[in-house]
Amino acid sequence: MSADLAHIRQVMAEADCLHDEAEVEAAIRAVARQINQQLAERNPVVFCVMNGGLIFSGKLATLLDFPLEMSYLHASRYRNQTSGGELFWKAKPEVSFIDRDVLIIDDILDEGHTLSAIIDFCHHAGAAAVHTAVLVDKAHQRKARPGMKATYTGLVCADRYVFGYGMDYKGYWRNAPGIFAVKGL
Ligand SMILES: O=P(O)(O)OC[C@H]1O[C@H](OP(=O)(O)OP(=O)(O)O)[C@H](O)[C@@H]1O
Ligand code: HPA
Repeated sequence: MSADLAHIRQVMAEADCLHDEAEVEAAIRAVARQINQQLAERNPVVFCVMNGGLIFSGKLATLLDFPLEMSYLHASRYRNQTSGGELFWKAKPEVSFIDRDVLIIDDILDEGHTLSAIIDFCHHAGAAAVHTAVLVDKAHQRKARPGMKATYTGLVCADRYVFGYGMDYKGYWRNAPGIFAVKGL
């Protein structure tokens, strides 16, 4: 095993579980119930924000009980680091937004720069309304827009560097079955 992979395993071994699998799954079901109530008649086009949004999008999508068009976009600010930089578009959406309700699904609202830029992009691309769903909202006062919230939030987590359920630590552990905080971060 490479030294880096040993470190990655060590991070999991020492991590604090902030929200276990049962709690996260219940949060996803609660978000799905709200979306089913509020968006079923609006024919939203759904975008998964890669890579982090992958697991939440997949789990959420199967709980939505109306016909969905799904696609993805890929914007990254962290690029496998633990602090964010410039937003970098790796893949812009290809489906037309014009006069559509758009639902953006991502793993985490941290400082919110990523979601803000994506929301602005959707409005400029002609969306009729932009809805957002995040699995986790990190509790702190450093949001890009003060008081910023997603339309739908699964869980509020502590102001620590977290991984699991789509969120990575240095590119790893998106598959961790819970929301874990890195020891010391
Ligand atoms: O609220 P912010 O401070 O902008 O951070 C949140 C964003 O950061 C992560 O993406 P990242 O850039 O790490 O790319 P990834 O999804 O490929 O991990 C995460 O998936 C969100 O999209
Ligand atoms: O705490 C985090 N963990 C993983 N990815 C992230 N992207 C922004 N914040 C985080």
